[in-house]
Amino acid sequence: MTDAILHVAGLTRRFGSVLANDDVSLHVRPGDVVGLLGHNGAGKTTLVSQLVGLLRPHAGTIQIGETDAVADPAAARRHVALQPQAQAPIDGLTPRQAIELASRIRGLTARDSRAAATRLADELDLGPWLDRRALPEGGGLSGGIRRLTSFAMAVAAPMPLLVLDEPTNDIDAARRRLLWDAVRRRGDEGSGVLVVTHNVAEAERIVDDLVVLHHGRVVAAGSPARLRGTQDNDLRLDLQLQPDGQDPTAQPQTVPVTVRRRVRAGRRVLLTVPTAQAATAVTWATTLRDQEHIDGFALGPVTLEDTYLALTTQPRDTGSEHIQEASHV
Ligand SMILES: Nc1ncnc2c1ncn2[C@@H]1O[C@H](COP(=O)(O)OP(=O)(O)OP(=O)(O)O)[C@@H](O)[C@H]1O
Repeated sequence: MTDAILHVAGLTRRFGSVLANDDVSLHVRPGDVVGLLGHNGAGKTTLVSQLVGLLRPHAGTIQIGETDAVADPAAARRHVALQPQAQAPIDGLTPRQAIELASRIRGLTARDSRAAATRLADELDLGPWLDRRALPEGGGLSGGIRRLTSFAMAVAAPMPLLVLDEPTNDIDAARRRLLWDAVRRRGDEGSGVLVVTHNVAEAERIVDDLVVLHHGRVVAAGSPARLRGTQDNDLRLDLQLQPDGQDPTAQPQTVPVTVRRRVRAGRRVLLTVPTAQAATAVTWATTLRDQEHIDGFALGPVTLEDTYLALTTQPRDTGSEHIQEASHV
């Protein structure tokens, strides 16, 4: 993969008996936004830490541009901007000062740094907070504004590779949309972007490719359309169970539609059903709701979230199970 800005192959990292990264391979090309998905503890931050030289792999290679990042992490870091998962330590600074400082560290002139801060404040709707000081113990600025500032610091100067570790945490819905658009823009401007997120539904809108980690291993990779992997004429029936209520899909013989995939996650049951059976599905779900067997339901297009839950939700997980095979009664 010679044209990739990031090329990871066979990456393995243990913590004692925990295999946090198990033979992980992935690549990011210039201009591509790649989402890295996975449950808590799947190994995402461990991977990111190795990319930027904070952890040494036990096996495997990391190439950033032409540089071997394992042999020469300092040289590799010159091509990477990281937004870490932890909040940036900006107490005592305003977002404007923090962004300008990050720009200067990346080699921008004072004038260009000032322009970068103004442009990013506009792009992320940070204006009202731009000159408000961050105070110790979370004072002065909210967690969301601190997170946006941290993102702005990471992207203040253009870099060949951008690594963002959960950039949307704590951020309200309106600014999350601005942030995702800003991430996409960095890809469109030529950076390779690797973005760690739990937010499957929002990431799906802007990424070119996704990599799904599960217990340290890559269990799926490809474009959202490819990972969705269902036939275009499938729909998702989302049943909201009642608290402590029975799961009406637990007995497949009582389900009157073809179920191509069933995922149970907490009080939700997601059924992938053929579009041709939409009317039957709605009639059945309406009856279940009217008889108070479920709280409600929604019928809509299959999303990546369904696939993601099916890949990462296992029968042994408490309250969760999935059935991949079609069942029809
Ligand atoms: N420094 C460490 N010492 C011991 N175990 C660790 C260390 N860092 C990570 N682990 C373990 O490695 C595994 C992967 O952790 P990691 O933080 O990479 O997951 P993650 O996917 O980033 O999770 P989250 O979404 O919760 O941030 C977990 O089992 C974690 O407990």
